[in-house]
Amino acid sequence: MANKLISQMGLPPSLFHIFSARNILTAKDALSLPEVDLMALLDIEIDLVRSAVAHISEATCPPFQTGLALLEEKKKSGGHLSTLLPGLDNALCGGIPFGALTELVGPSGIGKTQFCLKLALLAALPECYGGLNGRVIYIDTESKFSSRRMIEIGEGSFPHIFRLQGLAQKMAGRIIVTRPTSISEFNDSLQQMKLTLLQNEVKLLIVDSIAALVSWDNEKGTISSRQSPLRGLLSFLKSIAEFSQIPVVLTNQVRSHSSDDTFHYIFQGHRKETSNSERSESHLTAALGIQWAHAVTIRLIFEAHSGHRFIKVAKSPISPPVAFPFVVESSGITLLNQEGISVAGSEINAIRCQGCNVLTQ
Ligand SMILES: Nc1ncnc2c1ncn2[C@@H]1O[C@H](COP(=O)(O)OP(=O)(O)OP(=O)(O)O)[C@@H](O)[C@H]1O
Repeated sequence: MANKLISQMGLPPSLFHIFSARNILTAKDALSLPEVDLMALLDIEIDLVRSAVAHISEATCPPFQTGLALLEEKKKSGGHLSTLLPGLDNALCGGIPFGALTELVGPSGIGKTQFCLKLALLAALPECYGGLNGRVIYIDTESKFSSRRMIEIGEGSFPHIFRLQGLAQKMAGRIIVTRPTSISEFNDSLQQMKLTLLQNEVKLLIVDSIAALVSWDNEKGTISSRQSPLRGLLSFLKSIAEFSQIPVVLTNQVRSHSSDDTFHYIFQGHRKETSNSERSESHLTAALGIQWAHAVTIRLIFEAHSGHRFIKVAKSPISPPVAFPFVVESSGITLLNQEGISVAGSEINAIRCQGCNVLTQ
């Protein structure tokens, strides 16, 4: 930019000739001199110097956009997949954002898969019913996807629509379920995904769950950031979200860090013999660690305490942290209040599992 030629900036010819006669040829030559020096060197009025400097500065500036233009652009290219949970949609300014990674993290059995099944259904629903009328790629690493449960959620949420002949089958037919059994198989299917996304009008990608792919056996609860295959995976998933402008939703599990300093992964199935009170005291953290947490755009924590389950907006570029109590019913997840409860300080990232049976399964 600094070396941009003044001859290409559209200055009035008379003025340009004065600059070139004094060997001031580039933006850098003109802008690195004080106005008074320029006035003396060019032998012109200060007002003329100022307008020439303003002109050269403007022509040299990197292109910029106003906040308003960015907002308009976002409206055109972006968008949200409504969760049909009004409080949560409000907090997220419309729902799960297109073009970004949204992580659902929480203990086993809390309701992450139930949430994903509803999202899959919503993305597949015709637009006239508030859906995205698209296909869904559902990467089901734990074989937990259930068409029957998804249709049950559909019948409970949209009884009038699901009564229509064949609609339930049509919706289920739009969900492409893959079940990789290793991270390399998962990587292979991702490599083919960009093409599949384009060919199949995919409107949502779900990975349930990302943590289950990783073998923890020899890693004592931490993934080495250098060795982690998740690193490449993460940037690839991000690029898929951005390239296709679709929401990408990932579930992540939790591990407990108890007082004896050993880690335990909920999904591994090995249970330490601890009492209920010890369990509720243990500290839960997201299974995939801090690097992963930083990379996602939205993080929703599913947790249980005070006799309720909560969906907590723990990370969002546009929403303050807020938690919504919820229940899981035959129609899927329902919020118990739409206003939400503000959370602050260390509560924002805490993952609590008190008084629920999810850890004791
Ligand atoms: N038909 C149903 N009616 C009411 N509640 C249900 C129904 N099916 C499942 N649930 C609820 O959903 C919970 C299971 O949630 P889900 O399978 O989403 O857990 P998860 O968070 O995905 O767990 P994991 O990490 O182990 O995959 C059960 O505890 C139960 O409360």
